Amino acid sequence: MTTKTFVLFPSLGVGHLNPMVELAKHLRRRGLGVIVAVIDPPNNDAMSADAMARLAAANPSVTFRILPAPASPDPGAHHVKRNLDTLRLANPVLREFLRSLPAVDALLLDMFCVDALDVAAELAIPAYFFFPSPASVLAVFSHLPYYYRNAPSLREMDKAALIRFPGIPPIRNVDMLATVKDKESETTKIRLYQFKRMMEGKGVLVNSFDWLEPKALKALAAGVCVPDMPKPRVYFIGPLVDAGKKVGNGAERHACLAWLDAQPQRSVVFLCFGSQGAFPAAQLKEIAHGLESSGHRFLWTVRSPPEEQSTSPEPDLERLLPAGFLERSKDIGMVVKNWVPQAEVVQHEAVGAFVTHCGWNSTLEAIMSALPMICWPLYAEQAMNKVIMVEEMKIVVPLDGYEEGGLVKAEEVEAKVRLVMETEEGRKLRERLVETRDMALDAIKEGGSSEVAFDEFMRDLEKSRLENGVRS
Ligand SMILES: O=c1ccn([C@@H]2O[C@H](COP(=O)(O)OP(=O)(O)O[C@H]3O[C@H](CO)[C@@H](O)[C@H](O)[C@H]3O)[C@@H](O)[C@H]2O)c(=O)[nH]1
Repeated sequence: MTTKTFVLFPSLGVGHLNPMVELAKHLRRRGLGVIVAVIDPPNNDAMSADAMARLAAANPSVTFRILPAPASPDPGAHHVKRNLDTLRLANPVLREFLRSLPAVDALLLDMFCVDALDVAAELAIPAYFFFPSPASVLAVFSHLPYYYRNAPSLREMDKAALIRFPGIPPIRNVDMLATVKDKESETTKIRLYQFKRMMEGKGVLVNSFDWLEPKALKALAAGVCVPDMPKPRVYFIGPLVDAGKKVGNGAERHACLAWLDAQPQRSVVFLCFGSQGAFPAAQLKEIAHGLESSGHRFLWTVRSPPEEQSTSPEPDLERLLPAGFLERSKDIGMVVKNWVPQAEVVQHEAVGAFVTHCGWNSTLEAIMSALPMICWPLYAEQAMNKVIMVEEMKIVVPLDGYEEGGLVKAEEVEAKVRLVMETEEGRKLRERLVETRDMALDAIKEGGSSEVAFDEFMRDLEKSRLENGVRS
C-alpha cells in the first residue's frame, strides 16, 4: 500500500502554526506523508516569519512549502478580514501547488482557511479542519450562525447577561468573543461566514481530549450545535503539544533555562502571554510591584506596550518597569524580552505556577506539565477559554480586574501568586492538574480515546476516498 500524503494548510500566527506542526509530527509518527503549506508571512508579520524559521529548524522530519501570497486588498481592514482575504487570495497558488503533487489524500485546514474548501472541491480532495482552540469554543462557533438568526446583537445586551450555547456553561456577555458582538458589523458577518463554512468540511479534528470537555463532546457529537446545517464529524485527537527539547546542557540553550536550573524545585512563577500579549506601561509596573511583594521567584516575558510595538519592538525595561526593580529582584527574578522557549520552560521542574493569557496551546502545554495556572485572558477567544477552565476543568485561578482592559492591581497579582504558591487551595489546584495531565496521557496512549478517534478519522477518510473516487 502506498503511503498517504496529507497537505496541512495553517493560517498565519504562531498560535495556529505551532499546533499545525504538532499535527504534522503526529502524522509523521504514523508513517504518513505530510507537507505543511504555509503562506509566506507578509512583511509586517515578523512574528510569523520568525516562528516559521524556528519551526522549520526544529522539525527536520516535517516538509514545509512556502507559498507566495498576494497582499490583502484592504490593508486597513480588521485583522480577521485581512487574514481571511489573504488566505482566500492564496487559493490559486494553493491549487497550483496541490496539482503539482503526484497525490494528495487529504487537505487539513486551519479554522481560518475556509475558502480553501473551494480548491479542495475542485480537485476532489477530502478537506477536514483542524481546530486549535477548545472544543467548547467550537461548540459556540458552530452554533453562532444559528443563534444570531433570532437573537439581538450581544452589543445591545447587558454585559453580565448569560449567553447559552449547547455544550458549554452559560457565558457572560463580557466574556464572549469581541469580534462577534455587533451583529450588523462586517467583522461579525465575516466570522459567521467562517463558522458556517467550517461545518462544510468532512470533519473537524480538535486539539482536545474527551475527558477534558465531555459536555462539548456530547453536544458536538449529537449535532445539537448545528441544528439545521450539515454536521461534520468531530474527532478529539489531542492534546498535540510541543514536547520541547529534553532539558539538558546544550550550548544553544536559552539563558532562562540555565537560570531555572539554579532555582529550587517548583519555586518560580512563570509569566508569559502567548505570541502577542503585551501590556501598557502602567500595567507592567503593577505586575512588577505584585511580584516583588509576593517575594516569590519569577521568570517574566515582557513585550513593549501595544502602542510602542511598531516603533520599539525591543522593550526598554529600565523605563517600563518600576525604578530599581530589575536591580532589587536580580537574585530571584529574570525578565526576558519578547520570547522564551515556553514549551521547555513549562516542563522545567523549577517552575511552580504559570500566569497565562489562556491561549489554548499554552493551556495544553501547562496541562502536560501539570502546572497550576493563574489566568488573565487578553484577546481572541481567551475569555471564553477562561470560563471552561474555571467552571468545568477547574485548572486555573482567575485574576480579577482585567475585564474590558481594566488594570489588574499589584495587590491582586500578589494575592493570586501567594494563593497558588503557598496555600492549601494552591496544593489542591496542583493535584487537579496532576489528575488532568494523567488523563491527557491516557488519551494519547495506545488505545486511548484520542488515538481511537484518530483511527476513526483515518477510516472515515478512507471511506470517503472510496466513495468519491478522489485523485490520488
Ligand atoms: O514567549 C513565548 C510565547 C509563546 N510561545 C509559544 O507560542 C504558542 C502560543 O500559543 P497560544 O498560547 O495558543 O497563544 P496565542 O499565540 O495567543 O494563540 C492564538 O491561537 C490559539 C489557538 O487557536 C488561541 O487559543 C489563542 O487565544 C490565540 O490568540 C505556544 O505554543 C507557546 O509555547 C513561546 O514559545 N514563547
